Amino acid sequence: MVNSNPPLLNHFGALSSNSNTQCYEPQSRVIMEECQLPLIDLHGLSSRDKMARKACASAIYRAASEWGFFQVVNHGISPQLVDKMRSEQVKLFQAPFETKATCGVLNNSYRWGTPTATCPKQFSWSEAFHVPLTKVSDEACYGEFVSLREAMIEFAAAMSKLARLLAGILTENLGHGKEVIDNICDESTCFLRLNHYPACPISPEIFGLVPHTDSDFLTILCQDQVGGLQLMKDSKWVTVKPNQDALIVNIGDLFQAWSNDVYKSVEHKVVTNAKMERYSIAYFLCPSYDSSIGSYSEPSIYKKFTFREYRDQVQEDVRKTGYKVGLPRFLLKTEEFKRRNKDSNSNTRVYIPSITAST
Ligand SMILES: C=C1C[C@]23C[C@@]1(O)CC[C@H]2[C@@]12CC[C@H](O)[C@@](C)(C(=O)O1)[C@H]2[C@@H]3C(=O)O
Ligand SMILES: O=C(O)CCC(=O)C(=O)O
Ligand SMILES: [Fe+2]
Repeated sequence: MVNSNPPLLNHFGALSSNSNTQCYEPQSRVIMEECQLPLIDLHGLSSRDKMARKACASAIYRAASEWGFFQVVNHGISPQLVDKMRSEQVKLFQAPFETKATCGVLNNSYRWGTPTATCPKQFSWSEAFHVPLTKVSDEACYGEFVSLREAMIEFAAAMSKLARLLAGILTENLGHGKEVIDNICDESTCFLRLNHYPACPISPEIFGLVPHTDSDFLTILCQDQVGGLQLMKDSKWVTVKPNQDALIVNIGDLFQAWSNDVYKSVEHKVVTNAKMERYSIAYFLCPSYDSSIGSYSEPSIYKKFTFREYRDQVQEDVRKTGYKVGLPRFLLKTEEFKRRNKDSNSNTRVYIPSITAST
C-alpha cells in the first residue's frame, strides 16, 4: 500500500528524543470548554431595511472587538462549491507524499510538519499547500490534478469577495471608507492555505497547528465536521464547535495594528485527533508588501511598518527561536513600557505569543 502521509512520526520522534524536559511543555488534558462563537447572518447586509443592515454591521464590529473570531452564515459561498472544493482537496492530500512534495503541484507550496522546530511544542502535526492567489489559475500548477483548478478558481474568487466585503464593513465601522483596505490588498500576497491534519494516534498533547495569530488583515476558514480548532477567550482555550453552514472569520495582526487594538487578533491552535483526520481551507487577506500599516487613530500603539517588514520579522523570529513574536515586536516604546509594568513577570514574558492575544 502506498503511504500517502508525510513522515510526521519520524520527525516528531526525533524531536522528542532530543528535547529536554524544559522544552517540552505538554498541553493540559483538562476537557476544553466548547464555545458558541458569535453567529452572524450576512443576509442582513443586503436587506432593504437600513436598520437591519446597521444591526448586521454592528454585530460584526462587536464580534471583531470582543472575540476576534466569529461565524458567518448566508455568506454567498454555495454548499455545492464547498463540497466540490473539499473533494478536490481530499484527492490532492491522498496522493503519495512524493507527488505532493516533488511534483511542483500548486506552485511547489507543499509543507509538512515544522522544519524550524527544535522541540515538540514547536511542531505541527499537519501538512498544507500555501497558494498565492496569483498562481490559482496557472495551468502549470496543476499537473495531474486537472479538476482541482476549476474548484480553486471558483473558491478563491468567492472567498476573496467575502473577505473584501467584511474588511470593508470593519473599516466603515471605524469611520473610514470601505476602500481603505480593499485598495491595498493585493492578489500577490493574499493566499489560500489547504490544510490536512492526519489522525495522530500517539499523543493528544501534540498540536495539529501550533498556537499562533495570523499575519494578515483577516482570515476566512472553511473547516470540516471533525473539529479541533481552539481559540483564546478570556485567557482560556475554548473549542469551536463545527457548524457546516458557517464559515469562520478571524481578525489578523494587521487589522489589530491598523485599528489600534480595537479589533483583536486572537491566538488560536488546532489540536490533533487520535482517530479522525481533518481538513480545512483558510483564505488570508493581505496587503501588497510595500503597504504601510499605521494606526487609524492617535495615539498609536504600534510603530508604522510595511507588510514586508512585518513578514520578514515574523520569519526571522520563527527561524531563530522557533516562535512567532508578531505585534509585540512593533509596540512603540511607551506602550511596551506600560505593558511590561502591568505584567508582574515582565521582562521575558512580553514576547511570548500566549500573552499577546486579545488584551
Ligand atoms: C511556525 C510558524 C509558521 C507560521 C507562524 C508560526 O509561528 C505559527 C503558525 C504558522 C502560520 C499559520 C498561518 C499562516 O499561514 C502563517 C503565515 C502565519 O502567520 O502563521 C503561518 C506561519 C508560516 O508559515 O510562516
Ligand atoms: O485548520 C484550522 O482550523 C485553522 C488553520 C489556521 O489557523 C491557519 O491556517 O492559520
Ligand atoms: Fe491561523
